[in-house]
Amino acid sequence: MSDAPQPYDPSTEGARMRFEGRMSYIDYLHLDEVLHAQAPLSSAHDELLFIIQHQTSELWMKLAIHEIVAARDAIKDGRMRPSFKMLTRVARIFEQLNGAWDVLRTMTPSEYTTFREDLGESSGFQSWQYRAIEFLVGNKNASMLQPHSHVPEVVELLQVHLETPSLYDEVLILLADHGVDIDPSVLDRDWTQPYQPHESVRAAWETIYRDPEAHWSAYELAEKLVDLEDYFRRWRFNHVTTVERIIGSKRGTGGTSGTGYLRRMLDVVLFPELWDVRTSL
Ligand code: HEM
Ligand SMILES: N[C@@H](CC(=O)c1ccccc1NC=O)C(=O)O
Repeated sequence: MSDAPQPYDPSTEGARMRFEGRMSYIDYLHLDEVLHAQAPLSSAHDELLFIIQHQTSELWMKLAIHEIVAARDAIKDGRMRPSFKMLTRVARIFEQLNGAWDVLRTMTPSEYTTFREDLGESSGFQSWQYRAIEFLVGNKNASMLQPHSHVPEVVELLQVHLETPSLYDEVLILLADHGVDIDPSVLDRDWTQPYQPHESVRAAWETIYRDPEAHWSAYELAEKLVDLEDYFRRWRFNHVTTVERIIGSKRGTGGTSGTGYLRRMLDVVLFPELWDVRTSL
C-alpha cells in the first residue's frame, strides 16, 4: 500500500453517487438534448465554436425575453421595484452576450471561410428571438416578420410583440397615470410603429432628473432603461466590429450589404428623450 493520500471520496459526507430511478442533473437540465444539438456541416475545427456561440446567445436571449416581458408586466401593474430587479438582470444578460464576442473574435477570416459556404443563406437576421427583443424594447419594423413567413407560429408570436406596447410605451403610460403631463398622442398610438420622440416626454424626464429626490422611482427606472440601451448598443457595436474583422465588407449570407446594414442599426435609438434630456441638464 502506498502512503500517498487517497483522492477524497465525497460519498463519505453523504454525496449521492447512484441515480438509478432518480432525477439527476442530466435529466433535470435535459442535457442529452442540449449536448446533442450541435451538428456541424463541415469538418472545419471552428464550426463548433460558431454553433455554440449562437446557441448560447439564443439561450440568453430566451431569458432576456422572459425578463423584459415580466418587467413590462410589472410596470403595467405599477410594480416598479420588481421591474428594477428584472431590468438590471436584462442589462447583465447583455453584458454576458457582450463578453461572448471575445470568444468569437478568436476566429480569423481564414478559419471562418473554411465553413462559411456551408451556412447557405442562413443568418442571424433570421433570429426570431432577437427580433422579439427588438420589438419588446421598441424597435418595431413590420418588414422583419417576412423572413419568418415559412413558420406561421413565429409570425404570430412576432405579430403579437409588434402590436403590443413596448417596454418604453408602458413606462410612459405609467408616468402619465402618476400625473406626469404627457401628450395623449404618445399614450394612445399605433403600437406597430416605431416610437417617435415627443417634447412632452423630454420635458417630463427633465422634471424628474432635475429633482431626483422628489421622483426617485421614476428616476431609478429611467437609469435602468439607459443602462439597458447602453448595453444593447455595445452588443450592436461588438457585432459590427467582429463582422468587419472576420468578413470585411462582404455581403451577408442573409442578403444584406453586411457591415453597411449593421452600421445603420447603430443609429437606432430606443429611448430617445432619455438621451436628449442629458443635453438640457
Ligand atoms: C462570424 C461571426 C458573424 C458574422 C460574420 C455575422 C455577420 C452578420 C451579417 C453580415 C449580418 C447582416 C445580415 C446578413 O445579411 O446576413 C448579421 C446579422 C445578424 N447577426 Fe450576425 N454575424 C456573426 C455572428 C453573430 C452572432 C454570434 C450572433 C448572436 C446571436 C449574431 C446575430 C445576428 C443578428 C441577431 C443579426 C440581425 C441584426 C439586425 O437585423 O439588426 N451574429 N450578422
Ligand atoms: N451572416 C453571416 C453568417 C452568420 O453569421 C450566421 C449564419 C448562420 C447562423 C448564424 C449566423 N450568425 C449571425 O449572423 C455571414 O454573412 O457570414
